[in-house]
Amino acid sequence: MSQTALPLLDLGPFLAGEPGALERTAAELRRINETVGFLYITNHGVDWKMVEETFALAARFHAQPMEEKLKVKLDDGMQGYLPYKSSTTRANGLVAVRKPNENEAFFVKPERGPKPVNRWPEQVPGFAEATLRYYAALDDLAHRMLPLYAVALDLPPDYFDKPCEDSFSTLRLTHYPPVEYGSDEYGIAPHTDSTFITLLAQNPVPGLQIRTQAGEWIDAPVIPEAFVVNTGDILNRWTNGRFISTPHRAFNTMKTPRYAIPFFFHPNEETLVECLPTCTSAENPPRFPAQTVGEYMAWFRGQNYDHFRQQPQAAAE
Ligand SMILES: O=C(O)CCC(=O)C(=O)O
Ligand SMILES: [Fe+2]
Repeated sequence: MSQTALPLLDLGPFLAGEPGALERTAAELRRINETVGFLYITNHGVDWKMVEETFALAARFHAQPMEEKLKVKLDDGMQGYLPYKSSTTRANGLVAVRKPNENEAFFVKPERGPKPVNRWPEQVPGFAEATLRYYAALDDLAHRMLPLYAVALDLPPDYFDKPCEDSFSTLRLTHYPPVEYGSDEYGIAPHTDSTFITLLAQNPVPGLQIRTQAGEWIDAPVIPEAFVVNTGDILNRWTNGRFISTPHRAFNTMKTPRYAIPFFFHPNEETLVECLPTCTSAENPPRFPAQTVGEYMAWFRGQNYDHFRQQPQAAAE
């Protein structure tokens, strides 16, 4: 598979409501998800200035003194600062990963209720407003794409709307410093995402690699102003494995810092992920037990994030 084999999907006609575009784009999306599980979307309607602003804020946040970052350390939840090397990609089903990821991150969740959810840095002006604005834009885009996924799976266009209502997705601002990687060390180790889909704005600093169905690791080319969209494990399970959740990993092999700002889109935590009616038959029984999104996420976090683990890391390995 060559580097250019990663498919591009133009969302323009569909988002503009052109007749026939939903069916045409969905058919293409189905083909891609059944064979690759990763694609680039263009003409997605997200203002790229907002993307650049979010990359800049990721850099500003991580450039702060450690003392400032630790003031907003995530403790019992998934919002705030995840210090360097405090996640290990155990829940990957791919390779035995024993070393922590060479990155640090900041997690943003939506603010919907009267009680604040996020932990905001005080020394980065405009951080909360801008990251929540970016969150809202990507949440909107993900919701607008749901009819494509439904039609791709021969379901009514609004099939995923209710299950994804009030979804509690995550924006992650990751910093991969330039380091020398030893054996079995990664910026982020091989994994599949836990999501329905992930929207990953293209970073001018390369470093993302994707494992093809043939088992070969390829560089994801940087396509300006495009998002990489990948199917995550929740959609993979929902479709009985029909939509591929593609393994990927990242490194920073440049001399400059690298940032990534993935938006992890999840259905509502209460949603029961149970094999879709169009993805099973007498010869193809459901392969995964029915589980709510919340149950699945709890398992995933317990595997990967040290602060969720009951046992000391060494004892668990
Ligand atoms: O850094 C990247 O390009 C990808 C990050 C990623 O795969 C993740 O955070 O799940
Ligand atoms: Fe990922």
